[in-house]
Amino acid sequence: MGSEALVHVLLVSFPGQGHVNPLLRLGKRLASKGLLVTFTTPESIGKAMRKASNIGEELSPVGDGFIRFEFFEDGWDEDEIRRQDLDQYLPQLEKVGKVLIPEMIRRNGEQGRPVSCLINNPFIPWVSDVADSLGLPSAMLWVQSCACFTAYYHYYHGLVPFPSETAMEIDVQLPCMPLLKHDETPSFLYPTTPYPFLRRAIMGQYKNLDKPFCILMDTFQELEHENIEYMSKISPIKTVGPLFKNPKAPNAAVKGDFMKADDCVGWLDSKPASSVVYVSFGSVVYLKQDQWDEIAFGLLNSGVNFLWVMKPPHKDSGYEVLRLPEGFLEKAGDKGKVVQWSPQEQVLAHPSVACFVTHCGWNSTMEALTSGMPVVAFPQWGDQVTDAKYLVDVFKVGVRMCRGEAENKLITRDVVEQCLREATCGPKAEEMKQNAMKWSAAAEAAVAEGGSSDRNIQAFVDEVKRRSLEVLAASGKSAANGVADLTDKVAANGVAELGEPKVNGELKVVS
Ligand SMILES: O=c1ccn([C@@H]2O[C@H](COP(=O)(O)OP(=O)(O)O)[C@@H](O)[C@H]2O)c(=O)[nH]1
Ligand SMILES: O=C(O[C@@H]1O[C@H](CO)[C@@H](O)[C@H](O)[C@H]1O)c1ccc(O)c(O)c1
Repeated sequence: MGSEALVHVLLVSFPGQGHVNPLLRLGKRLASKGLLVTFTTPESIGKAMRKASNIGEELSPVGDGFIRFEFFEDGWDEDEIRRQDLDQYLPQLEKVGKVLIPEMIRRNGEQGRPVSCLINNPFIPWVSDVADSLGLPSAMLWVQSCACFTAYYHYYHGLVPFPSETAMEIDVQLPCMPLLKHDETPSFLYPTTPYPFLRRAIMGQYKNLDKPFCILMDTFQELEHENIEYMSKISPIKTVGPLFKNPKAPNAAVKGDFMKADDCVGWLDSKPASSVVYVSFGSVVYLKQDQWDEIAFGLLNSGVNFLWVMKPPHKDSGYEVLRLPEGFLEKAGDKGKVVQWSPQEQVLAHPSVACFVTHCGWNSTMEALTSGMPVVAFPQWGDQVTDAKYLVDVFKVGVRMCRGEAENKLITRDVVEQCLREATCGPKAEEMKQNAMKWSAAAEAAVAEGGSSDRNIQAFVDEVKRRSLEVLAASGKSAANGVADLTDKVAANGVAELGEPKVNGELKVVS
């Protein structure tokens, strides 16, 4: 790469695990294609990420580029409990972010790293306003399926009827999509949703949809072909998924976990091939104690090996701390392992794992499909209910265990046991595995050099570079003197001398 200047992109993330993961993965992809990427989210999460993951002050090389982190204060005390209430926290983030993100951009410019483009994920749509007000190009990473993007688009523009107070149980027909039953449409749109603030956040992004020059999506052409083609005529969509695969930098150490993963790979190694059921409901969903008990007994009664993620609730969340039934671990013996947080990517790729009982968050959905892993769908809310429909009826890699939180139905141990059997043995299990392997191969091809997602990401990088010249020209700088050439500045001893000195006067480069 020699003396070529690096273009600098700032990624601003909503502080949720299911949002940080795909945006950080995008950051690593962009870096691997030769950009300098700065990732930012509130310091409250930055603190957790630093503690759990391999990130710090350092500038990390990824492929042909680099990634670094800068966190911003959200203006609240460290132990402020209102962070757990998004109805209050989202407006607070907007208030402080609109001041602190421009300051961060100014500071980076002064330090020789002028920012050429901003990228955000939904729930913080005000980032597009910040970019606009500074005359900077912006893009948005949509972190759900194209099907959900289509649903929200048609809801926002009032193009088709959705469940409403007067007609709750209507089916919804969207272009290029299967007919959705009322409870298969994203549940934030139900008039009765307990999360109206998330509907407002997403609608805020649709209100701002003309601002980003590109809408990147963590899906791939072959997975949602017709839908993507249809929505591409309406919005500047580029599919770049599955983002968790990065063939140019497969071993990049940078990760964004909020909790240190428990060691369970050794335990998986000790189990026969395709013998373990992996159970995880992601980072936000908490089930009630009676449902937890039924799942526990379903696992025991089915006789399968299982790895179960039981994450502790945040101390201010108001959720009860779940307990395992009395004597559960003793009865399970070496057949079962319960952890607080798992290295999910590694777990899904492990040959001992037979299927994944999942809440169907979009990241888990993409990770399962890409790993060739059949699923048992246990959706709760939001996009999860739509993802479950697709996993079971469209992608044909799953059996359904429930229809969502709105159903308010206890799923009994017998149903749990029956679903586990269906997903792990017999002709249906075989068929789902074959379908999952087919999606896995298609996903690998999409991200491989020259594949649909790889071409899209390259086109995006080229466009960012082109626009960065315009931005620099407008600010009176040339690319040559306006952008730090990191490659030249990374000295032979692995220390980059960039901008303002940090604590010890160096920005270390880790590899
Ligand atoms: O024990 C766990 C549970 C989840 N995850 C990761 O956390 C993310 C969860 O995102 P998803 O969209 O599936 O669900 P959310 O947590 O946002 O509801 C995914 O990338 C998972 O791989 C993980 O690493 N370990
Ligand atoms: O929506 C929240 O998190 C998850 O985001 C994923 C990507 O959009 C999605 O696929 C998954 O289903 C969601 O669970 C979220 C909601 C509330 C909250 O407090 C969060 O921190 C995240």
